[in-house]
Amino acid sequence: MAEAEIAVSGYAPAGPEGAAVTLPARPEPLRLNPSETAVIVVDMQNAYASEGGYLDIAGFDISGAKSVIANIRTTIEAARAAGIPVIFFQNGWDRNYAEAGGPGSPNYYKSNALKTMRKRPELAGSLLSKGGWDYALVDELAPQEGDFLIPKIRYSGFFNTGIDSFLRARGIRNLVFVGIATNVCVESSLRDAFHLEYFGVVLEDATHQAGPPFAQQAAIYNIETFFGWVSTVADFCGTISQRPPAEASPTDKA
Ligand SMILES: NC(=O)N/C=C\C(=O)O
Repeated sequence: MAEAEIAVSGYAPAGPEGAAVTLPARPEPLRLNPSETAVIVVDMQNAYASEGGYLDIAGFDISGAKSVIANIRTTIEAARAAGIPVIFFQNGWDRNYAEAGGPGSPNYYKSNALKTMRKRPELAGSLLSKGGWDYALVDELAPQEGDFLIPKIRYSGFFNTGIDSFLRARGIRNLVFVGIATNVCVESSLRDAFHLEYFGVVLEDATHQAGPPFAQQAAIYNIETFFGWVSTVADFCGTISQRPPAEASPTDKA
């Protein structure tokens, strides 16, 4: 599909037409207005990206996480410089795990963090509990002044959080997703965003799967084919940094 068809069959960017940029992406370039765009950093916590964190302890290979951290840093620095909001999702539960759900919740059976703690009682209370090291965002990606933090208690950041109202109030229509894990919380959030009419793009080199490499490939395939677009850190940063400076509007204060 040609790039122009996206703007026509998708939505017409609000604001001055000159402010829109074209992001190289698959399956086709995506035209978007940076003032209607946010970067969503999904669950870059020790649990998912650090040795000794939940995924590592549960036996998932997180050896690729270091480069993902570096690529996310590059992404959010470029976003901040371009005035694009950076929103961090943070996954986990209260210290008593009430938010995790008990035996009446499928989460009780499917969460590998909860399962790992049941199997290894010496870990009880340590995985993904609010206030603990495992729950904390990795040091390299500490939120800065002007960033936003949205705690969540299930895989999707759109489920039982205020994110939808938050984005709508700011006129944000395009979401650039980075983080871990591509096939779980990134994909879950992007899918829910799709159903709420957001345009979701994942930067594939700023994501990492939980599971074998085919899990990454399948998630990227699903996103590219059914739910959104796939781009890279270099293309995103290059595109938003080339944006012409916004012209002062007549209503701008001196
Ligand atoms: N952040 C995630 O993608 N989480 C994946 C698994 C889990 O939280 O158990």
